[in-house]
Amino acid sequence: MIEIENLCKSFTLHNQGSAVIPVMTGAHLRVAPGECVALTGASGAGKSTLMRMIWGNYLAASGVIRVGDLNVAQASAREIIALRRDTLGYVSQFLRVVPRVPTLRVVAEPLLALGTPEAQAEARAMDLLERLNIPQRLWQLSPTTFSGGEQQRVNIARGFAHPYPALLLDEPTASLDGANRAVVLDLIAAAKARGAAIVGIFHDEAARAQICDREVDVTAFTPMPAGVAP
Ligand SMILES: Nc1ncnc2c1ncn2[C@@H]1O[C@H](COP(=O)(O)OP(=O)(O)OP(=O)(O)O)[C@@H](O)[C@H]1O
Repeated sequence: MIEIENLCKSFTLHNQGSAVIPVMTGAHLRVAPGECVALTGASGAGKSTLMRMIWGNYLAASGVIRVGDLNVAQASAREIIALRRDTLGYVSQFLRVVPRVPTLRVVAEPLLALGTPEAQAEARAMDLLERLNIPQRLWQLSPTTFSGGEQQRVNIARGFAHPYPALLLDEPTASLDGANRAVVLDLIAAAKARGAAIVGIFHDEAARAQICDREVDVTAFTPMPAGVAP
């Protein structure tokens, strides 16, 4: 479902004399339907960069990033928007929403964008908010004023509203209490069971061990400085 072949990435620092910093070379990754793969490696190794390239935010220098039928590395903006609507979900660490949109709507939006009838989309949103212990009195308020943990749970509810065939998870259990952490792990297990291909960053080692089928250390894709043997 997600296939990465010979992917390379460098950053050009335009404000620093256009210095070119190579950050990834020859990256390979295959994630089958129903599989959850954890990206590991020390801070700065390139985990977030790889996730952002799969999501289509960072351009690849070369290589292939196939998500379903689309090569994200060569895709147009229109194709990436369609991919994000239909196929690829992303639970980022922080919630970014338009102010004044009620929480229930924020969670239902991915389903509404796909043409799901409003009552059905709201029912799914309510179910997720309830499972993630967001009190009902907050559902008609914008989540912009919610606590960090509440915002993270709204973000997770939104990310799991539509059964995307592929999912990117950035620290989905960070800063959650034990009960909510267990709910999130159940949601991930259910997504795997219905065949979602998942790539995630999990600093929570116990969560990683429980939910991930394998780990891929992105350090293997970090370019070696000149003169350093691999
Ligand atoms: N927008 C950017 N511009 C320039 N360099 C960047 C940019 N984003 C990332 N980098 C560089 O790419 C390398 C990989 O960073 P990345 O954030 O992917 O690492 P990470 O493994 O996710 O680290 P952490 O665990 O600390 O989040 C780092 O050297 C970083 O400085």
